Amino acid sequence: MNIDRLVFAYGQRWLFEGWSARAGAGVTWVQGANGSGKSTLLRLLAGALAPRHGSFELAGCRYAAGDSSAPLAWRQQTFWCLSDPPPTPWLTIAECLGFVSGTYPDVDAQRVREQVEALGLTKALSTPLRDASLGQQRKTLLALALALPVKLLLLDEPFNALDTASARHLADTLTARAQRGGQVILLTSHVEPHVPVRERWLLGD
Ligand SMILES: Nc1ncnc2c1ncn2[C@@H]1O[C@H](COP(=O)(O)OP(=O)(O)OP(=O)(O)O)[C@@H](O)[C@H]1O
Repeated sequence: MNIDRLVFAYGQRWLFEGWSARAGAGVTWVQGANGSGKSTLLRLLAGALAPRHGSFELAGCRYAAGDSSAPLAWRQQTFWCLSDPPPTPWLTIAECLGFVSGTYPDVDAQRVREQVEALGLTKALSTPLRDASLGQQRKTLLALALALPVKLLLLDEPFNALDTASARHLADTLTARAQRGGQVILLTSHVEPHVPVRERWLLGD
C-alpha cells in the first residue's frame, strides 16, 4: 500500500504536508504523540475524511484527492476498526455484524461466527450496542476486522478495553497473519503491541 504526497489539515491545523510512505504485508505500527495524526491517517485511508492532495494505492486500486469519495473497490478492500464504539447504537451486536458484513463481497459467515466465539461475544449477540459494554462494542468491530476478507486492515488502538483472553486472541491472530503475509495491517498503539512489527511510522516529527 502506497501513500503518495498526502496533504491534510483540519482548517489551519496541518497534519500532513506532502507525506509519502509505503506499507508491505504484515503489521506497520503507527506511532506518535497524542494529537500527531494517527487516527486521522486511518480515517483518511478508510475514506472517512477526504485528503486535500495526494493519493493512495492498494493492489492496483487508486484513491486520489478530488475523488468525490473513496471508490467502492477501495472500500471493499479496506476495513477500519475505529477506536470509538460502532456508530449504530440502535442495532444489536448481531445486527451490526450482519449490516457491516453485507457491505463487503465474499464474506464467510462462519469466519464471523468463529471470531464472535473467540472474542466471547456469543451471549451478547442480541444486546443492543447502546446497552453493551465498551469492550463488547469494541469487540464487535474487532470480530469484523478479523473475519472480513480485506487487503488493508486499519486498527486504531485495537487492544484498548479488551479483557485478557480477547487481547491474547487478537495478538495471536495478528501474529499468525503477519507470518502468513498477504494483508497490510496498520495498527496505532501507544504501547508495544506484542505482535511482530514489520515497520514503524513515527508521525509528528
Ligand atoms: N474533527 C476535527 N476537527 C478539528 N481538529 C481535529 C479534528 N479531529 C482531530 N483534530 C485535531 O487533529 C490533531 C490530530 O488528531 P488525531 O486524533 O488524529 O491524533 P492522534 O495521534 O490519533 O491522537 P491520540 O494519540 O490522542 O489518539 C489533534 O490536534 C486534534 O485536536
